[in-house]
Amino acid sequence: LWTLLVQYGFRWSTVIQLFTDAVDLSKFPVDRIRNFCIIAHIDHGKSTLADRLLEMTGAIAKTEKNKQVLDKLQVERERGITVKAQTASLFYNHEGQQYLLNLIDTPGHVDFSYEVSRSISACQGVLLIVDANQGIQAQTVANFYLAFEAQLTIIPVINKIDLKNADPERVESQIEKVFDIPREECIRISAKLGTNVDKVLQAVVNRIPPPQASTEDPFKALVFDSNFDHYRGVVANIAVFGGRVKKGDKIVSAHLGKAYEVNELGLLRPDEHPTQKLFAGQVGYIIAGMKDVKEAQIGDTLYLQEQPVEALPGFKPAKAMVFAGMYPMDQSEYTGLRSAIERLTLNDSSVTVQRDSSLALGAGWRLGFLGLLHMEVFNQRLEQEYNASVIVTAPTVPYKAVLSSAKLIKEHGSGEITIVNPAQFPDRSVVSEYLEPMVLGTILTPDVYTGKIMTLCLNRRAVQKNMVYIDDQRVMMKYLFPLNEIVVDFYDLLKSLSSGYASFDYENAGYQAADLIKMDILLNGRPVEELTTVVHRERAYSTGKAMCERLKDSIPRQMFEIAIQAAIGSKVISKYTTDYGGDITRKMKLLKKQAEGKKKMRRIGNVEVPKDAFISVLKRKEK
Ligand SMILES: Nc1nc2c(ncn2[C@@H]2O[C@H](COP(=O)(O)OP(=O)(O)OP(=O)(O)O)[C@@H](O)[C@H]2O)c(=O)[nH]1
Repeated sequence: LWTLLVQYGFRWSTVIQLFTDAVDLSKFPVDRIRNFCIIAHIDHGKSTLADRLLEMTGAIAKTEKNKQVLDKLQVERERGITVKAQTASLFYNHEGQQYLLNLIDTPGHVDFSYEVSRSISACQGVLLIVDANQGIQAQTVANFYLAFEAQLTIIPVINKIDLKNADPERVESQIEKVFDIPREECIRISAKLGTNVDKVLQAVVNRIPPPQASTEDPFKALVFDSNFDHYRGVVANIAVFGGRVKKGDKIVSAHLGKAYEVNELGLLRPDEHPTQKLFAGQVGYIIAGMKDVKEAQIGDTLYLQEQPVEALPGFKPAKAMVFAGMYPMDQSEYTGLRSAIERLTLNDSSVTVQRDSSLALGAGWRLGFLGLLHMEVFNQRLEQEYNASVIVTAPTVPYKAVLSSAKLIKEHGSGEITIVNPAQFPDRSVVSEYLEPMVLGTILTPDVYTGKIMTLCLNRRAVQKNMVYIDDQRVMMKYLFPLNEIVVDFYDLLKSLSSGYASFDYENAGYQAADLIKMDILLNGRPVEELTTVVHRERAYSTGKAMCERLKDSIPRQMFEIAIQAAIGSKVISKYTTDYGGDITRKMKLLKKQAEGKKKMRRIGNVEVPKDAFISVLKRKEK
């Protein structure tokens, strides 16, 4: 019968639409609404649990195809990670009563913790998932504190109990010790097999309080996410904190004070299901002719034009922590790349974009990202979704300089400047102090690796702040790191020296004075702007040497000797010389090859450098 139904066009979405329409949402009491999100360390099973919850409440059919329904982006499915939080409203029957459960899926990676905090602000409770085998990890701790500080109800869920090495007892002890949550409150599940997932739904209804919202109040909604759609403009995800809103209403965004007419609104199940109205306590989407995600800023408040209200406390805007230059492979692709970057940033307001240009790479941009993964994901999306080929320069962190020159202070209108491009690093003679961004890192590891990890941290100029055992074999350490020291390769090294067992997360910890210097790389005496880096004085020699060595390996032999130097000001700290190409046949071959590859070459002085050399030299994480 089922096969027949499917064959004759039976569609879950039709049934759901009929159901959504049948439920009179205006009469849906707020005390039967629950808003919650799922938070966890990466790979502990959020998306799998979300899929099960959607299936059990009939929002999606049980098929293989529906795996990770909430992970919509191609890069998410490929990498198996969640980047952008997605939302779904579920109808759940509990003890004869209909409940509306709004589930907000969140990403697990450290770069995207900003998305976690915005999801949290729309919820009253969280499911804190912990892998029954791996136990508490660094992001479990970070996510717990986000929820705890927001005073949400926390339901600990121990997942993957079907695994052979699952040890839920031990994980419960960790949860008691680290989070002070009684072990009896933990729910042991297998999201994969569906074991005890019904208990999770019951706990959502029984333990999480309904939102404090009344339909009698004036309309007031929090924008907690927004997307750009080419045809319809901005689609904002909102949590309604009071009153109601309907199609045709005139609404105002508190941040910009601009008015808009509501064109469409509805629930997310997880696809959009238009409804007539949205009411206090509900979570859904709204389209109101906004043309740019900046018009629907995350954390903004929406209200009715005729009933202004006080704005909800907003979010701290996401701060870019990693900057890199992006350039087209060829200047003729500049316009295409510009529009691809524009379109992609329409959907990701956390990326900052500034125009930039460089002698060697031409016109391009300097982009700011939340972290390295964020940057990699952005780059991958540019290539996959927009077919753009780009050159990305070395990532750098935002340094600061306290200026001592009155002339410069006047020029900048401030005594302190932020530098996101090493080429613009001001000279020591006009600066009284340089500052570098710091982060507080949390590392969780089996205790056998603590020695090696402590050495790694010391080599990264980190200062230990704390170290505790969370059970008889696992240690939690806190370190204060310069961001620059962890941005590129720290995580990979930590993983490899702990055979993959250690986990790491960090939060911003302000700025600290540091002895920084600008290092130039010279080719036959001419500085190569893209290779200019800011380094700690202690590190200058080793970094300069490594960069020169890599550059030497990347430049093809040319008909003359090339001097490759690393220099601080006028002082050369490292020097290499390439051989020149030998006999005449070699010369001919080389010229031919160079003619073919001409387009991919950059001329610096009289030296031809392959474009990709810039990138390989800058990639510090190799080897
Ligand atoms: N054995 C077993 N595997 C599971 C279970 N739940 C999830 N997994 C597997 O664990 C892996 C990670 O699951 P996801 O649901 O993608 O994890 P996630 O937390 O959403 O990951 P991010 O979104 O990247 O943070 C997948 O290979 C799942 O199949 C479970 O209950 N048992």
